[in-house]
Amino acid sequence: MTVALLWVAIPSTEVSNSFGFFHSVRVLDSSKFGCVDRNLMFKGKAKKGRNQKWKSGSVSIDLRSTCIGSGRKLPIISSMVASHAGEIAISSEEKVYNVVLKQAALVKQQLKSSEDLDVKPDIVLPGTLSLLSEAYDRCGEVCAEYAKTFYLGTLLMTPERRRAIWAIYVWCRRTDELVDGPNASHITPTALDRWEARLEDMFRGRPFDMLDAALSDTVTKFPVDIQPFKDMIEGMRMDLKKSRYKNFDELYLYCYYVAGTVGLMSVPVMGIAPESQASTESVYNAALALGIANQLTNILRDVGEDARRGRIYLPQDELAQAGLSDDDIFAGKVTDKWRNFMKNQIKRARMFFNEAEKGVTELSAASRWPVWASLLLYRRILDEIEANDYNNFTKRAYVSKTKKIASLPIAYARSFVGPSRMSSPVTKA
Ligand SMILES: CC(C)=CCC/C(C)=C/CC/C(C)=C/CC/C(C)=C/[C@@H]1[C@@H](COP(=O)(O)OP(=O)(O)O)[C@]1(C)CC/C=C(\C)CC/C=C(\C)CCC=C(C)C
Ligand SMILES: [Mn+2]
Repeated sequence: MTVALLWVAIPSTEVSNSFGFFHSVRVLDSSKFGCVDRNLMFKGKAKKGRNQKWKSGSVSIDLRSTCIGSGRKLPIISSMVASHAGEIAISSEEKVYNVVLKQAALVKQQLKSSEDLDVKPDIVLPGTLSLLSEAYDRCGEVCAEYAKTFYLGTLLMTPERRRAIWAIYVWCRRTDELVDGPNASHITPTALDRWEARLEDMFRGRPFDMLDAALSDTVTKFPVDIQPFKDMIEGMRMDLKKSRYKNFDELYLYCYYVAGTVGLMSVPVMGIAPESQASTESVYNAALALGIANQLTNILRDVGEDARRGRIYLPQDELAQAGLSDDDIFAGKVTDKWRNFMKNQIKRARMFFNEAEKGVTELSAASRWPVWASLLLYRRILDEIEANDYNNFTKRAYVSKTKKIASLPIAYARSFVGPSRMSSPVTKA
């Protein structure tokens, strides 16, 4: 597909932001996630279920999460919920894993079809090559300016992959800024619908501005699917209307939308090592886990900052079980109750990082270092929260430059560990 590199800046109406890199946009016109087999332990009876609607009745479900997405047992992190109609809604984990399966199937199919076809070189319109490289350079500048850690990671990548991640980063950042930036109060669901329509244009090779053009080009070069991008916009819709999370099931879905999607967007660019025996699903599941882990870490880092904006992402039922309430968070006092609560939250975030680790080794050799670096650096934020004695109310945990640099050789060493040779229960079909 040839990307027509035409873009215009027109008087701004809806969407602008602190970065100043939103061109004045009168954004064009208007848009929208089942799981692995799971042993549901009924009283005295085990039953395999897949997206099943459970009849009402005196059944108590003791969910043994055996999500086999990555071929290993995941901790029990979500629950089945019985709707008032007696039917059991499927858990967020189940919904999200269905997306993972679709993404994996899609990328397998696209990689297969690209093997079959001799890919014709793009017909490049005269003068557009320099415009396109200018567009990517601008994405790189934005990434360098607003996300030094991710930018550092991308410098360890091959040039084509680096540019693709920059383009994806910029779109993600612009999307996040719609609801998290200084102009967030002006954003409306309609504006998000228009942002989604603009995304669809990008995927059709009709970018709106130069930064869109970089992503348009990227999706012609890598088998990146539009769904994770649409799902991230759904996460922003959620942020617009939701400021509390009842339980981890709700929070898990939000983390998928805003961060798990980044993992799914990135895998086609990072590439899976040709010698990998792991299933594509398991690699995607690890990428999802890294996104979830990063977002949980981000939430734990930003408790005070988010509370001051009236947002509490921590699950309400878990706060209550720990003897805590919203008022304790607004009071910002580090008590033993808070320390115990935070220890459990950090433990869960680390479980997701551990899950992600199992997939990094399956990535292409050129991508393993940057992803290890990003994983180790973000996970270190959890160490810093502990070092701050769990005071994430007034202290923003961060990783010092020294520690960031110290992580790079560790990430480099780990990147030498490639795909496991042994056959695993979820090896490639
Ligand atoms: C080298 C590398 C890992 C690059 C990924 C870069 C990239 C595309 C990042 C996008 C980040 C972004 C701006 C997303 C928008 C929504 C958002 C803000 C998500 C939160 C990110 C943190 O942003 P920040 O620290 O700036 O937070 P504040 O806005 O300041 O609060 C998130 C926490 C999500 C980040 C999620 C990832 C980076 C997931 C990366 C996963 C992979 C690359 C998959 C790797 C593959 C396997 C198999 C593990
Ligand atoms: Mn944040």
